[in-house]
Amino acid sequence: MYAQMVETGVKQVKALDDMSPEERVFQEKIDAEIKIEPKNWMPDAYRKTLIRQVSQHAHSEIVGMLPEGNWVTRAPTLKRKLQLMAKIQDEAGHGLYLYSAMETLGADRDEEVEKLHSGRAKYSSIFNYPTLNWADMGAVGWLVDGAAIVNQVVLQRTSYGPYSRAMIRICKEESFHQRQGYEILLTMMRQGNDAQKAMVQDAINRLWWPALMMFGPSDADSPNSAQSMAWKIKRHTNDELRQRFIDQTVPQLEILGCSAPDPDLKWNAERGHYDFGEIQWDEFFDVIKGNGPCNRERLETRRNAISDGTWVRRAAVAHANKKKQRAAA
Ligand SMILES: CC(C)(COP(=O)(O)OP(=O)(O)OC[C@H]1O[C@@H](n2cnc3c(N)ncnc32)[C@H](O)[C@@H]1OP(=O)(O)O)[C@@H](O)C(=O)NCCC(=O)NCCSC(=O)Cc1ccccc1
Repeated sequence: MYAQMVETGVKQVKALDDMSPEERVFQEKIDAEIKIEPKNWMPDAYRKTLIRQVSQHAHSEIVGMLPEGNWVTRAPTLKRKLQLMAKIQDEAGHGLYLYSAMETLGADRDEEVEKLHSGRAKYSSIFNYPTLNWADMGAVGWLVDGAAIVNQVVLQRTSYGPYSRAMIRICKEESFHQRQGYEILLTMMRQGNDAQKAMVQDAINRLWWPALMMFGPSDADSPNSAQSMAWKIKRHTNDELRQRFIDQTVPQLEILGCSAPDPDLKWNAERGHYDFGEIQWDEFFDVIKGNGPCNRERLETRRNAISDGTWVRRAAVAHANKKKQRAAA
């Protein structure tokens, strides 16, 4: 039983013997794989951890629309444009779905969005990198959605019911995103000219390491992992999922005929996994502190979207009120 193991990660996890009777019943439910539902008793810290994770996840989906939104007007064909718009709309849906899951924990959506806009809330580091060429749309789908899926497939079994159910639907859509991204890159590599092939390699060179950073700091530096694993909010550690992603992505990289910007990437038959080079953690922590290449631009775009849309929301409310008055007359 995980809770009895008392992980010695960065934060200490409470042993079963030190828990209040309520906490003990709660932990036993978790250990028996019974989902926690909104009206069930839960420790404050469990609620807080989930609000933190689910809100960050929702913000990531919403901010994650921006690097791709940059390419809607420049997609090379009508088919590509429709696919890209469908993908971006899916991400908006995921964000709204996740904000709803977060509200079931008692969090206020406006307050959490305000934390994002004022730079107090985190969202995935990956979306602070620019998307510079059309191949980036393929690489985002393949690598970024690919990494998101590896993380989210296991979250389908997370202990909080509304979050786990949201993940089931979201994962189905992310699989489509991943495949359409890979297909963009395959088309460019198999039918493209030398310049287009070079664009694919350039996109991979820029997005490879940031995609690996999506899984979060290494386990030794992940303050939340031990407790989140004990509560089964997280089902695998950051490093386990990063390794899983690399192992499944390298064969796809080889099919593309491209390489990763990592001279240390090689199959280790003894471990049964790929070895890989050192991640630049300074860069990761700098990006999550707000100093990535696009952090300021992303937040400004979100703030402007809210202020520019004020008149639409007011008009919608006025229209709804008018309809209500007519119906009552
Ligand atoms: C694994 C982790 C991300 C982090 O583990 P935890 O146990 O929570 O934390 P840990 O102790 O390991 O870290 C210490 C601190 O570092 C923060 N931090 C860590 N990593 C990152 C990071 N990469 N970026 C920024 N911050 C990060 C972390 O919050 C914590 O900060 P705090 O203590 O709050 O100040 C977890 O929250 C999770 O699974 N979330 C759900 C999945 C999710 O959110 N997916 C989003 C992508 S969805 C997507 O891409 C779909 C899409 C595709 C294409 C286009 C558009 C959309």
